[in-house]
Amino acid sequence: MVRAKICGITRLEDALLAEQLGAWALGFILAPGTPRYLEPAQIRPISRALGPFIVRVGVFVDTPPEEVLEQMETAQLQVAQLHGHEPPEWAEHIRQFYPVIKAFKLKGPAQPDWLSYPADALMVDGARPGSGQGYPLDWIAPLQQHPRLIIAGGLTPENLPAALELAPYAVDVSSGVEAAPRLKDPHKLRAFLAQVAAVNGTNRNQYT
Ligand SMILES: O=C(O)c1ccccc1N[C@@H]1O[C@H](COP(=O)(O)O)[C@@H](O)[C@H]1O
Repeated sequence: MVRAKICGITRLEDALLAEQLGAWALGFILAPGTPRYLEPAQIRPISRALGPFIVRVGVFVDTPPEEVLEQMETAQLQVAQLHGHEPPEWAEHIRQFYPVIKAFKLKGPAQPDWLSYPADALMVDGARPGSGQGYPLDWIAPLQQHPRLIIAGGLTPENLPAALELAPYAVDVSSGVEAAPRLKDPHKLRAFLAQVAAVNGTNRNQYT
């Protein structure tokens, strides 16, 4: 089973469409100064409009743990994704309240010691998160044994099959399913999520 997370959601209509098309999780960017940033109070109504069986993820970059917890509560999110250089102690603190995904940016092959980071899932991303920049998939090999490895970074409906062949816990996409910065493209979303459903032999899409 490979799950799909659609990240960088900024609009209610995109969130609802991704849910209808079978996404397992949606990501909201809480890193100020980045293109898809939303304030916690802007995320809250989107989160509340979603059904009970889709996971709401907050993406943070070097935000101190107490602020993460406060923003998660305001935005009504369920999983914290740490996308900066957060020390393990920060993740341990946040994990007392929420599951944590720790993202690592690949500028070369993944480092085996990342396996010991205290997180509920690990994510590998490109060097510039949210930019569509990818990396050679064999750079992931040192982490392949992790039971919950999420592949992100430069994924598109076109190159997704190569990532799915690695049978990760999940795949994660942001710019690769956009029509323009901050706006998801329904056709790309459909094409991406249909491939994940096909590899699982399931169909979570409510409308097909
Ligand atoms: O998407 C962003 O703007 C972003 C900002 C800050 C930290 C992480 C961000 N996005 C993460 O990067 C992956 C990959 O993005 P892409 O598909 O290559 O555009 C995205 O899924 C988020 O988890």
